[in-house]
Order: sequence, then structure tokens, then C-alpha cells
Amino acid sequence: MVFIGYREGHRVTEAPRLEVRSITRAFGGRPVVNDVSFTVEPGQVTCLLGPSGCGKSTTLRIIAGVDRPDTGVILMDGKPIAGPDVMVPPESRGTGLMFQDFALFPHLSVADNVAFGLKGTRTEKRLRVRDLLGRVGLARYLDSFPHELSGGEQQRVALARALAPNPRIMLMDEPFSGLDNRLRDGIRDETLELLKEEGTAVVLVTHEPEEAMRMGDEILLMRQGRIVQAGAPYNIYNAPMDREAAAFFSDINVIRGRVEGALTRTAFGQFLAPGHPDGADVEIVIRPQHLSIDFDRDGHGPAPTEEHGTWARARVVRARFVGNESIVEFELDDGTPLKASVPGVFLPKTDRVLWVALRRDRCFVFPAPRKAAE
Ligand SMILES: Nc1ncnc2c1ncn2[C@@H]1O[C@H](COP(=O)(O)OP(=O)(O)OP(=O)(O)O)[C@@H](O)[C@H]1O
Repeated sequence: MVFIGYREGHRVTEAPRLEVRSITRAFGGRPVVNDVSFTVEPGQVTCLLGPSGCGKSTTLRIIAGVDRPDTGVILMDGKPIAGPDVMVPPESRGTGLMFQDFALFPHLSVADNVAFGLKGTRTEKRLRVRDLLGRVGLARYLDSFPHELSGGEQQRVALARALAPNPRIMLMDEPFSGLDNRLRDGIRDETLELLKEEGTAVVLVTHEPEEAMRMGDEILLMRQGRIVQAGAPYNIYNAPMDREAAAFFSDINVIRGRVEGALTRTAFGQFLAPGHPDGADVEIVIRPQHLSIDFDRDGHGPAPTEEHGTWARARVVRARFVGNESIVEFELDDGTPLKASVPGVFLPKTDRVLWVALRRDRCFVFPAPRKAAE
């Protein structure tokens, strides 16, 4: 609910643009969407993110109205559009759709493609089409046909077409995955700008964490039909709920330890492990860019600091330059492998001894998964 002010001394709130309330959908007895709830406000982009088969597209199809939930309700501006007693047809929901393979009509000009779903007089339609094509930078292609445009231009026409009828909610399923990398970044940014200008509420499905972080105001991380974590990109990236959530966003390093008196001892010193019982196996997880590296000083490393804890001796296994960073792989004295990402070019030789530390504020302590034999 958005707080919009006070009327006669009472707080007045406005219903969210989209509210998905506890929807469930099963196929052949297997729940594919399981108790999913979230809200989206006007101008907000919410990303459904997760591995293939986790139920993202099914959730989107239910919101679009091409499938219906077994249980739960969907509300738009506070009014039910899907639920046990109501099923508003897709075309009456005020939703726009954009998919990866959302093909333009090949026999219609760019202008006619954009005008396709529009209501109103010819002049009104022409003005809206010109305005939108101008805003996606394609005003000069009004009379062209889709095959005369590049992939990126076609995608921008598809965006203009989806936005033309002023949808209250835009549903996007991997809309940029057909574009090559360099084109994709530009089109994503332009799309985002246009959607924000229009104040459209957006639900975007993607399996790419980078896309979700770039586009989303909120990320809903899905796993096996459920939302397992929700939050702003910064929060999800920096406070993942478990090792799997951390690993979904980047490479990770895992350092094992066992808890004794709410502490676990590692080659990097002691770590607090509050909430973990004595004797429990834990994993300290850290992303490669949060390791620090320093030089060997006659067999010693730098002194411990609050920021870094203890430095550990590490042997370089391999170092590679991969564009704007170098990836250096290490092995600790106890055999633990580690991977560090260093900005720019840093290519120490194999077997060189360096000292490595973990940025303490970027470490996560999770319970270790139980081994199959236990
Ligand atoms: N109509 C259907 N009948 C039977 N099973 C279905 C149907 N639609 C989807 N499924 C199954 O539901 C699961 C979730 O599918 P869904 O397309 O929602 O996943 P997703 O997260 O979007 O994955 P992807 O990124 O691969 O599209 C899959 O195992 C899929 O095979």
C-alpha cells in the first residue's frame, strides 16, 4: 500500500498497481508456483529471477491471464483480476507484453505495428505512434518494414508497440536475450527510462542476475516455485540468504570451519558464528572481489587489522587477465582453493607466495550442507 496522505484525520493509502496474493499453480500434481506473493507499484520494476524451471514464466503467464492460478488472487489497483471467482480475460487487463520472440507483423509498416492495438481517432493514433517512435529514436523509420531494421531496432519497435496502449502493467519475459551483448546494455537502459517516464509497473522475468540488478528496483529470487528472498539488488547481493543465493550472483569462495563457543577458527583467524551451535560445521562465503592481496615480507604477511582479520599465506596456482580485471587462483597451506578478482592487470607467477585476507564486512557465515552419508 502506498501512503498518499491524510483525509479527515485518517491515513489514506492507495492499493498497489499489482498485487499477487499467495498464488499457487500445479501441473500433474507438481506445484510449479507455490504460494507466491508480491506487489508492484507504478514506475517500479520487479524482477523474477531464478534458474530455468523455477516457475518465473508460469507466474508471469498467470498475471497476463493466459493461465489461471489454482489458488490465490491477483489484484490490479485493488480490484481482483484472477482468483477463485473471477477471471478477467487477458485483453481486458491493461497489461502490455514483451517477450524475446515477440515478433512484429512483417507485412505492416513500423508505424502500423505500433498503432496495432491502439484505440482512438486516426489523428490520436498517429500522434501517439510518432511520440513513442521518437522516444525510442526511430522516428525516421515510420514507413519502414520490420525486415529493414536491425535486431535492436526491431526490439525498440516491439517496446513502442507494447507501450502504445498505455498499459498499467508491463510484463516482460527475457525480452533482451535475443540481442547481442553490446546492443543489449543500451536497449535495456533506454527501455528502463521509457518505462519509468510512463509510470508503468513492470514485472520482468530473467535468469540473468546481472540483468535483474541492472533493471530491477526489487528482485524476487525464486527457487522451485517459491520466492526465497526479496529485496533491492544491493541487499540481495550483499546479504544473500544462503550459499546458493550468494553463488547465483557471482563466483564465490568457501572456507570451512567448525563452531566452538559461537566462534569458528580458520586460516584467516576467528569468525563470529552467532546462532550456530557448538560442533556445527559452517562455511564462510566471500566473493572473489572482496579478497585483499599483499606481498610476502621475509616469510611474514601484514599485521592483522579490524577490516581484514588475519592474513593467510597463499601460493599462486594460476593468474589470468580477463578484460578489466585479473583472476588469481590461490591455494592456502591447508589446501583450501581461493579465487581473487583484482582490478586491472595483476599476473603473479605460479608458485609465488603472497598473503591473502578476507574483507570481514563482506563475509557470510552459513551452515555447511550435510553430507549425503550423514
Ligand atoms: N502447461 C504446462 N504443463 C506442464 N508443465 C508445465 C507447463 N508449463 C510449465 N510447466 C513446467 O513448470 C516448470 C516451471 O516452468 P516455467 O516456464 O514457469 O519456468 P521458468 O522459471 O520460467 O524457466 P525458463 O527460464 O526455463 O523458462 C517447468 O518444469 C515446466 O516444465
